Amino acid sequence: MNAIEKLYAAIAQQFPDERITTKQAADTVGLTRGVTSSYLSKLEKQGKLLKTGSRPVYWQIKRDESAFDELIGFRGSLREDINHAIEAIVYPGHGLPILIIGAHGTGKLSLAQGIFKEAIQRGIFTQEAVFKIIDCGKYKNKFNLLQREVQSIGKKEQAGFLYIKNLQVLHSEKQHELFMLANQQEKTNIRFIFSAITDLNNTNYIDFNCALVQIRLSLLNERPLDERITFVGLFLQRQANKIGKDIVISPRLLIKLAKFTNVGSISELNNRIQLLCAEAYAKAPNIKQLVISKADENAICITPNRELLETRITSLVTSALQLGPTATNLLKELSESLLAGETITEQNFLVLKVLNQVDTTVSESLLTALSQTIRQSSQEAITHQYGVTFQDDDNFWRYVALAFVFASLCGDNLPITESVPKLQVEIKKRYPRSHYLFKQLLNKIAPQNIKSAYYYLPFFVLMVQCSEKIESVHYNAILLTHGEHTASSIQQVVNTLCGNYFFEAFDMPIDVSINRINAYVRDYLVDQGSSPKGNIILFDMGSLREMFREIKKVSDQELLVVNNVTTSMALDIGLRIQRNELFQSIADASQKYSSTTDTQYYEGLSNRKNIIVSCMSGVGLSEELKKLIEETLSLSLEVIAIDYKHLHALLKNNDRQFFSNTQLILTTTDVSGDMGIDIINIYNIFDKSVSLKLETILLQTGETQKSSNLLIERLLRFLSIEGIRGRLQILNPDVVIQESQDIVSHYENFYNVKFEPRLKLNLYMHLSLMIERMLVSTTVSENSFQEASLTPRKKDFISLSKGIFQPVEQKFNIKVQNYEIELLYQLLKDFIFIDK
Ligand SMILES: Nc1ncnc2c1ncn2[C@@H]1O[C@H](COP(=O)(O)OP(=O)(O)OP(=O)(O)O)[C@@H](O)[C@H]1O
Repeated sequence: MNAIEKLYAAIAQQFPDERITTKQAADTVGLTRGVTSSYLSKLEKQGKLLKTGSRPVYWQIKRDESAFDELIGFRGSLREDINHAIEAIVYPGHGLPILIIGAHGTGKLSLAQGIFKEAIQRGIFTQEAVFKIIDCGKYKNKFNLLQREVQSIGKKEQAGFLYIKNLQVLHSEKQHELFMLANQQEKTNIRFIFSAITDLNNTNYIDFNCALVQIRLSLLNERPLDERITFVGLFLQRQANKIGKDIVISPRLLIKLAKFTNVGSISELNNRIQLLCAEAYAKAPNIKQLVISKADENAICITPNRELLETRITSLVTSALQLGPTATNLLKELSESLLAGETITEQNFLVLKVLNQVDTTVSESLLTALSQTIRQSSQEAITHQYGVTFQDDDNFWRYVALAFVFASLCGDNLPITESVPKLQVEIKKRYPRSHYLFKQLLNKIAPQNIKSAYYYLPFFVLMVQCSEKIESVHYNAILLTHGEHTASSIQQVVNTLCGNYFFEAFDMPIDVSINRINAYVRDYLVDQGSSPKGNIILFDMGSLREMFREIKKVSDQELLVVNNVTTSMALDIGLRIQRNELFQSIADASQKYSSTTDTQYYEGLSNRKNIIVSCMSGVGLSEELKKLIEETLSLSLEVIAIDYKHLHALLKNNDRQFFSNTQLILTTTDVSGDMGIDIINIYNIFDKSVSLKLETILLQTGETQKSSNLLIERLLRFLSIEGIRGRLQILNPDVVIQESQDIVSHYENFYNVKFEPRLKLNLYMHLSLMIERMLVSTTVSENSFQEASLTPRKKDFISLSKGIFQPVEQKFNIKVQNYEIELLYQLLKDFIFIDK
């Protein structure tokens, strides 16, 4: 992509519908104004941008034109109707017949012609296609003739549209017959558009065996004022063209014409304007200009044969409504109020004041329909997922709708100024969570305008009563689970039960990567702004540590991650957030949910000073040691019992940072570690030097001399034969210890070595506990040694061990698992192969 294409892409993405100045374009891509200006001109020459105005010049993305763009209201009151029409045009087969209902002169024919042109534009018909009109009014008592006429058009090898108007004059059964003829549409190349002035009796088309798209046009006086002003402008232009003179009119008269409340027909408005012009013309036929109102310094001059460009109409509307100053002033006042830290009630008041000024310009029926749509959309986009409810008051929703109408009036007619985007930033800063919810609504009802700041004016009206509650939540809580609806349904239950927005949820595809998850979380956190108290993430499965580490990279706030999430767990956290509990207390509570749930809220193994205990002879032994240490030392030290294999993995896969609070590792074998953590084999405390070392470490961690002495004393006892005795629960200690001694002496004999007393003690302990463990173990280890990877020494050791264990296996009816032999090998290898 070269620089010019990049500029185009940036404008297309950020300002798809808006007009912007050269400076705004330059700021978007970070180029100088001069360079940007030359790029913009090139884009205009390529036909990609539309240039309007002078000082300042405005630029806008050129859209593919649609045949409907010529209709006034194509983006406003006719938008829905046009969408229906397009559905009928593009429907596979031969499209669908259409019925347009609307009072006299409300644009039925104009819309039908628009449909015809659009069908050509879309390549459905060629330029040779026909548009035939049949007026039922001319065939009142000659239905057969009418029928024949319609049939003959269908039979001719013609393609195009047949517009059958004034259907209401026919008897209902005749109407029905005509509808049936529309079935020809499927077989011929003729498409049908019916029109009627009044509603037809429903039964006429209820059993019509082909779908009929119905479009209902509203009266002129029910359409938005800006559209009505545009109609006046259009008709004045037509008159100026006709008589070849400038027409001069004051804005006040122009608005007055547009505001005629009793004119429902567009044709009638046209007639009135024509009469006004005729009157003025008759008064002064020789004057160059046709002045149709008293001289006014702001008078608008309409020049003949100058196409009524959209921008001229726009300026007509804005000047007539005083939209520019009103909106600018409102934005300024809102900014000031936000900066001054005033409440949302004040800001709402400022918006309502302006809405009351424009209220009369909006048609009530449109407003009612719009307010229902917005109410429904708010329910779907906010209440349903986020549990936030709104007032059940028609007047409230009417104002919300009015605010949206004002927003679209400003968005359509005012160029965006530099101060405008600031409003959104300020709202986000002040009301981050409410802003987030409001954006969900905008995404639903006006996604194309999500960047237009005018569309944030309704924010204050909608959120006035609930923002305080929404902003009282100080944590970002996120649910991340696999599956299509899992996270969102937990979210819905919890937010709804708590009646507030606590959780955002992300339903993730099964094969989602950690990078994608990160992107969800990162985007969300950025969108939320920084939360003062921390982030809480509940997810279903995956590595806790990986999740913690990755998310920590995205935000340096306090972070709690919890896995194996359930609804009740999320609810408990929701309630704690609601009570504004401290982060630490939520984290503590989350550790007690269930044995299958893990949590992490600090980096590394623990956020407290700790001692790790890990025994090769099983986690049971580690747990006992843990208990012993806990009972002896002060509470400030955390004792963590870890499975021996797990410790190995931790030491291998983590850095010093992970063990930053670890003061000491106690094991029952010699473990090497180059991480700078003291690792003591507890059997070595029989050595004076090692027990002194232990004592020093304990004193350094803040333990008293007394408790450290006591610990060493208790450990020694724990590790003695008596200690082993006390620890066997099922088997007779005398028998088992004897067996263990026999096994050890077998190894000594075979390898011709003499083990030191403490290694022997360690082995007695290990073997005795192992025999008992094998006896109670219900699982049978499946893993077998991978022969190929075994060294000859290990192979020999394994086969020797199997022989040594045979008598014990028979005696106790157990099977010593390969894993246990492996452990024993690790324990002994440094003592039996000493010669090499
Ligand atoms: N959306 C529109 N934009 C611009 N001009 C329009 C629009 N709708 C109607 N007009 C103009 O209003 C006048 C009346 O429109 P049209 O003839 O289409 O109405 P109609 O409902 O078919 O009328 P009738 O019921 O009398 O047959 C025409 O001059 C037409 O050009």
